[in-house]
Amino acid sequence: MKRVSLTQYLVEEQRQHQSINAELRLLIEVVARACKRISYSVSKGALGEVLGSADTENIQGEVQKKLDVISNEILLEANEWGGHLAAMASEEMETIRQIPSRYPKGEFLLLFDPLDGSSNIDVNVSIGTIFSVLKAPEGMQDPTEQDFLQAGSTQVAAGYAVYGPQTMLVLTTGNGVHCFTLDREQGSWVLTQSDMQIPAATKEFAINMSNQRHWHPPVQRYVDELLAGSTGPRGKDFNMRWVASMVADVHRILTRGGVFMYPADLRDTSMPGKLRLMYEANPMAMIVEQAGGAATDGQGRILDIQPTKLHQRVPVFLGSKEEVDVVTGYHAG
Ligand SMILES: O=P(O)(O)OC[C@H]1O[C@](O)(COP(=O)(O)O)[C@@H](O)[C@@H]1O
Ligand SMILES: [Mg+2]
Ligand SMILES: [Mg+2]
Repeated sequence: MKRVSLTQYLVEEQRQHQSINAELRLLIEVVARACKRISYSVSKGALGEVLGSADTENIQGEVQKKLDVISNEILLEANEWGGHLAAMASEEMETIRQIPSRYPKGEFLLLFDPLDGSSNIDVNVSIGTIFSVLKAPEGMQDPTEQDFLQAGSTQVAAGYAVYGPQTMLVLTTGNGVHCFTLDREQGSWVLTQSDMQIPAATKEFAINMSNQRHWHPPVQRYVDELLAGSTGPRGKDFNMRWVASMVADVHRILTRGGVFMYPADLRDTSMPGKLRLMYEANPMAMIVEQAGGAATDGQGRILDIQPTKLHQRVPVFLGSKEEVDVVTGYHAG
């Protein structure tokens, strides 16, 4: 089998398909290298003293794990001197990070969830990193938070790394979704699946059922019908999976289909859902759409949402198109 590395793939994208320029290609390589370093830290576990709490709180009011902090630092440090970025934003930081004046600036904005699935770190279950790339406004010297508030449809690239039994990098630059597996002996990312496609129909759903009593009526109705299986209105049995790491749940859906939901609920209306638009929902929505699936907030396309805050939360329904259409349709009444 001819092995295609991430570098070769990106060079081809630049030369043949012109879906990226040289600067974006190099930026993606830097992010991929940082993910490799995070993967090595993750795999050391207790041996690297990376497990457990960092005893600090992030801007979301969540207690940070050591690996949340380590992964954030790795991504910041790897990207600040590369010359491809105008600024960065992270789920773990209150506001944006400017590129220090001693380094050259580039034309892109990078946003990331450095470590997704934090509750799974200490129990050795798959976790990941999610990233999104936007264009900085032309001629921008020091971008502001406002410059990051662009709809997801303007993303020029999005991806995630999943640190599971294998470490994989899933990437889109707007020309399909491609999966690379980390070859630890060679230290390189190798293309292992091109053009991932999510089947339109599925019999598998993912939701945190423990929140059921708090859901709004459209989600209650939809999940009740799935649970009723072949004896209910859907006329078929559904299986359920919930890893509690969005990267792992989305990766399963990209591999074999399914619908993933993290709805808003009745508890705190100022916090619609748990997932963050800029670091989780937008990059995953771009990937899912590029793979032929759908992603909505129950009302409309996630990628069409005009963000109002950097750390904005959003309800998420994504995956196999037929199911996302059904649950979104129930919200319309
Ligand atoms: O605790 P719950 O309700 O199962 O939530 C799980 C969800 O929360 C998240 O872990 C949030 O991400 P972080 O770990 O980056 O905060 C998602 O990956 C996952 O889908
Ligand atoms: Mg996350
Ligand atoms: Mg996180």
